[in-house]
Amino acid sequence: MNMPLIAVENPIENAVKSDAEHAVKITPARRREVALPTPDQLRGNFPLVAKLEAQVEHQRQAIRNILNGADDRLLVVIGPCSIHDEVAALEYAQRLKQLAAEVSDRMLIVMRAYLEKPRTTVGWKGLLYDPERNGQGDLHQGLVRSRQLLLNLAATGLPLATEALSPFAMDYLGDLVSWTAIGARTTESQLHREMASGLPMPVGFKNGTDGGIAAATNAMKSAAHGHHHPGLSARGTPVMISTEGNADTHLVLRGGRGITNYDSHSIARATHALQQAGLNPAVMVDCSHDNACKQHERQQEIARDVVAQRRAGNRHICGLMLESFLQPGRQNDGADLQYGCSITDPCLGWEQTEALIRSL
Ligand SMILES: O=C[C@H](O)[C@H](O)COP(=O)(O)O
Ligand SMILES: C=C(OP(=O)(O)O)C(=O)O
Repeated sequence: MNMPLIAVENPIENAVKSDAEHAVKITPARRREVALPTPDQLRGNFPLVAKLEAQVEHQRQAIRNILNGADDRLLVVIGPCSIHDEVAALEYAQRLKQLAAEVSDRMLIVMRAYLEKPRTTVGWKGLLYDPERNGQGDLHQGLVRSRQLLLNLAATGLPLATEALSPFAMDYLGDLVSWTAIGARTTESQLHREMASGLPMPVGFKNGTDGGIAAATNAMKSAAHGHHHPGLSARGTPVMISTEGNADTHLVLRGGRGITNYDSHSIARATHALQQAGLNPAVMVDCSHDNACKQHERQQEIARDVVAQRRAGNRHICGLMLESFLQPGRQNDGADLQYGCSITDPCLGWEQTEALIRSL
C-alpha cells in the first residue's frame, strides 16, 4: 500500500542549521548537542598520504592472507588495553616496531591502538570520547587527537588495530586501521554487524561475555551479507548506506563469566561449530580478559599453551591477542599517574612482552 507523503515546509532548510546554532544546544529531551567536524573535514585536515594508504592496504592484505591460510605466520594483536597518553603510546610503538621486525618471519605483529572502550556499566570510555579524562567528554578534541595519534603510529610502519565501538568513529579513523575487533559486548548488536559488513579491513568478532560463541558465529554470517542501514556521509549528512558484505571475519575466543576457552577442547569445539556453519575456522585467542581472569601475568602461560597447540598441528589457530604496555599491571586514574601504565585492564610490562614474544 502506498502511504501518502506528509508535506513538510522547506524540510532541508529546517533540518540543517548552521554550526553556530548547533554549537551547544539544550534540546527538550535529556541531551545536549555539540557540533563535530565531518569525516571529510577531519580527514582533510589530517590527511593520509598515498604512501601510508598503500601501507595500510598492504597490511590488511597480509592479515587476510593469514586468515585464509596463504601465510602461516601467527597474527599477534598486541598493545595497551587503552591509550590515555599519546607520548607513551608512541614510545611503545617504537619499541614494538623493532621487536616486530625481529620476528617478522614467524609473526605479523599488529599494535592495539584502542581509542574507544566499551564499559560494563560506566567508566572512562577512551581517548576518543574524553581525552582530558575529566568526565566532561570532548569528542571534537578526541577525534583530532585520535587521528593525529593514528597517523603518528602508522608512520612507524606498524599495522594498527582498534575496537570499532561507535558506528561513526570508523568514518573518521578507519582509513588508518588494518584490523578491527567487534567486542564481546557488541558482537550481538545488529548495528555493529551492519558496520562490519561495510568495513574495508578484516574484523575479529569476540565471543560474548557469557563465553558462548553463537553470537559471534551469527555475527560473521550477518557481516558477510550486504545490508542497508542509516548512517552519515563523509560530508556529514544522513544517508542510507548499502554495504557489500565482509567475508574477512574470524572468531576471537576471550573466555566469559570467569570460564576460559583457550584449551584444546574449547578451540576444537569452536572450529567445529565454525565449519558446520560454513564459516572460516581460523580463530584468534585473546590471552587477556576472561581467559586470564584479568590477571595480566597469566597471559604468558596462555600464549605459550596456545602456541604449543599450534605447533602440535592445530593450524586453525591463526592468532593471539595480548594486552601489553610499557609498565606491568594497571593503576587507577588520578593525579600521580605512572608513565606507561594502563588505566583500564592490567597489561604485561615491556620486559615481559619482549621476552614472551621472543620465546614464542
Ligand atoms: O578491555 C577492557 C575492559 O575489559 C572493558 O572495557 C570492560 O571494562 P569494565 O568492565 O571495567 O567496564
Ligand atoms: C574490551 C575488550 O575486549 P572484550 O570485548 O573481549 O571485553 C578489549 O579487547 O579491549
